[in-house]
Parts: sequence; structure tokens; C-alpha cells
Amino acid sequence: MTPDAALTNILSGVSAIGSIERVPLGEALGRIASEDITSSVRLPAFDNSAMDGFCVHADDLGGALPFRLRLQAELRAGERPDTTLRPGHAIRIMTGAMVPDGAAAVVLDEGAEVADGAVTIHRTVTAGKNIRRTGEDVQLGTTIVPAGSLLTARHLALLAVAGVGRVVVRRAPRVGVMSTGNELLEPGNEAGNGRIVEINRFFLLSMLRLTGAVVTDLGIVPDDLDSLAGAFANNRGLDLIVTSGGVAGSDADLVTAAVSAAGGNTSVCALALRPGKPIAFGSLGACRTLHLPGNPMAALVTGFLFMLPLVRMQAGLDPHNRPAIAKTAGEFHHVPRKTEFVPVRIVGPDADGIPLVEMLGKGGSARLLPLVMADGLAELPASRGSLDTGEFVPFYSFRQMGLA
Ligand SMILES: Nc1nc2c(c(=O)[nH]1)N[C@H]1C(S)=C(S)[C@@H](COP(=O)(O)OP(=O)(O)OC[C@H]3O[C@@H](n4cnc5c(N)ncnc54)[C@H](O)[C@@H]3O)O[C@H]1N2
Ligand code: MOO
Repeated sequence: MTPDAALTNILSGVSAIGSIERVPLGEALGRIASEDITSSVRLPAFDNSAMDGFCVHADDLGGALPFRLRLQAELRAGERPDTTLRPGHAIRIMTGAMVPDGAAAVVLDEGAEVADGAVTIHRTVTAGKNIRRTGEDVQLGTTIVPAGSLLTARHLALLAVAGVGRVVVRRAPRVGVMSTGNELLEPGNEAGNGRIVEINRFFLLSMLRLTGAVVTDLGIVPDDLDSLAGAFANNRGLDLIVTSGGVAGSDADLVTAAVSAAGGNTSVCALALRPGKPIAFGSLGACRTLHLPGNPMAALVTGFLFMLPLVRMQAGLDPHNRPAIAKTAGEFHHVPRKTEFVPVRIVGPDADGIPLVEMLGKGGSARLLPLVMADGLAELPASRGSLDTGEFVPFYSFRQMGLA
């Protein structure tokens, strides 16, 4: 099965979580607005100066240069004007200060000279210049954040300025991550005698942080049916359980049997993908399950290809991973008929600014050193063999995977 077909199957029937909650702005970063948010204020809230300079009356703007005006007052940001600008006068004004009644424009400091309580204008401007008008940015009732938006610092900044204190957001998906295998030890333990320190949760938990999911670390579960089935049954209240290991189909690979024993069902796929051939997915009541292969590179690639889109779909976001375009800095050896993901390092931009990538440490789905040297993964298509130097290749940065 192709990775694309597997993704379609995995996402089939998955919908965004329906429940909503109201949270204060300070807790809304990374959440998804569940309804359009409209502004109940106008922005700017008052006419204000875009520059440091002098407010000039409409009667004076067109005067023959240079012309002199009497200084009437001075206005700083945060002050409320208590006078109206009179013809023949100027009011000194700072950037962001409220523009007084009677002012037609603001002449820049650089075009004026102050002496003896008067200002000489050397460079005038047209009416309306350098004044930020009430509501020119946002009108009453303007939709400032559309439903479905992922709330970033940019959205929160606008909401704060618009006086919005709480927002209605979708409930974040609750995702559990479990590593399976008798050989696995928690980090910090001494490996040996066939046992290894487990690492897949480092990758999967870090990737999930990108999605805003509420993540539960379900730890390491040994390869025995009762322990695995118990772990699934105890966590069926989650929206998704992701496992790694135990899916290749040997006698020791019990993950899918354990989902069945807990009352769920699964489908197993053999993918035309390297690394990441064996995967499975299923459900346990309302809880989805996704079962990734144990080899670390395979868990990483399938976590990116399938776990992230699935969680984004549950969160109410666009599920798809979008590659950037890179160019090969050398030949990329590749056997056709399987999509292959290889660690690559950016070695520089080409003459058009497109990143040039060099392949690192190909061919070992258990090899870790290339991951530390690389900037991301290149995707070599199943439809063709090796790539020559200077060919375009889809590139996924570790940053977009949550692994930078
Ligand atoms: N006869 C076959 N053998 C294998 C096949 C196959 O199709 N037929 N597929 C190979 C491929 S490809 C992969 S990938 C692995 C996937 O196997 P499992 O998902 O069952 O994974 P395990 O056997 O449990 O582990 C494989 C490997 O990865 C290490 N591992 C597991 N979990 C972790 C972890 N959390 N952190 C670090 N390392 C982990 C485990 O010790 C094994 O070395 O199967 C191949 N075999
Ligand atoms: O999923 Mo396996 O990598 O192809 O080692």
C-alpha cells in the first residue's frame, strides 16, 4: 500500500473534536478558535499621529514655503487634547498621541524648525497625511479571527488590543504515547544483555507538541498480551493512543492482538515505504489507535506521515504535511517502487536561493547519528530510481516535524 493510500484510510471517518471550552487569552496560545471572533471596538480607537511632528490646520497647509505658525501646545502619547487647533497655530505632537480637533495633517519634525515659541515649516504635506484614522485598521463587527484559526501570538495580540479577554476554543485532542518491548529501558538505566534505552517517545512526544494536543506518556509496556490489553483498556478515554514496536507480525508482536483483546479492532498495512513498512491503525470505542514500527527512524517517519495528520484532523486543523522544495547536492541513490525518506543536510542555497541538500547516512532505520547531523528529511518518490545532482526533491525540515 502507498503511504498516501494508508493516510487516506487512517484519516477516514476522523472528525474534529466537537467539544468547546472558554479559556482566558493567556491560555489560548496554540488552541483553535471554534467560532468567528468579531471586534466590538474600532482600531485605532482614536485618530492619532503616525509621526513626531506638528499638527497643522487645513487653512495653513497650502501656505507658501516657508511659513511660520505659533506654537499652541504639545501633545504626548497617552494625553487627551484639551484644545482645538486654531488657524495660524501648530501643536507639537508625538507618535501615537491623539490628534486634536482642527488638525488636518501632521508635518514631520524634519520639515520644521522651532524658535521663540513659533515653528517655521519648510516642508508641508497634503490634508490627512501622517494621521492614523479611527477604524482604518479594524471596523466595528470586523471578523478579526475566523473560526478554525490556530491561535498564534499574532492572533492573541490582535484579540488583546480589541479588548477580548476570553476565547471559545476547541477541546485539544488527548493523546497517549506508549513504547512496547521487553528489551526497552527508561532513559537513565544501564543498557546491556540485550536491553536498550528506549527513545521513540522522545520523537513522538516532541512532534505532538506542534499540534497543541494534551499528551499523556503511557510509558513502556512489555510484550505480553495482558499488560498490553490492560494498557489499552485503561486509556480508552483518550482520543488517540499511539504505540511503537510490536507490529511486524512475529510471535512477539502482540500490539494489534492486544487492541482486539481490549475490545477494539485494527487494520494492518505493509507500506511501500522505507523506513516504516509495517504499521497498523484501529479504534477502541471512540479512541483511535495508531501503531508505528519500533525501529527509531521508522517510528519517526511514520509519526510524521501518519500521527501528525491524524492529530491535526482531530484538532480541527488542515491535516496535511507540506514539503518545501530542495535540490540535490549530489547523486541520491534510490531503488524505485518504495517511497523513501532520507536524512539530509542543507549545504547552501543555489543561485536562485533554493536549498541544496546532501544525503546523510542512508539505509539504516535504526541508525541515529545521521539524525543529529541532518536538517530534515528528503522524500524520494516510488515512481523512479536514483536522483542526479541538481534535481528537485521534496524536503521536510525537522522544525516542521517538531524535532528541531
Ligand atoms: N520477518 C520480518 N521481520 C521484520 C519485518 C518484516 O516485515 N518481516 N519488518 C522489519 C521492519 S521494516 C521494521 S521497522 C521492524 C518493525 O518491527 P516492530 O514494529 O515489530 O518493532 P520491534 O520488533 O518491537 O522493534 C524493532 C526494533 O526497534 C527497536 N525498538 C523498538 N521500540 C523502540 C523504542 N521505543 N526505542 C528504541 N528502539 C526501539 C527494537 O529494539 C528493535 O531493534 O521489524 C523488522 N523486522
Ligand atoms: O519500517 Mo522498517 O524501517 O522499514 O526498518
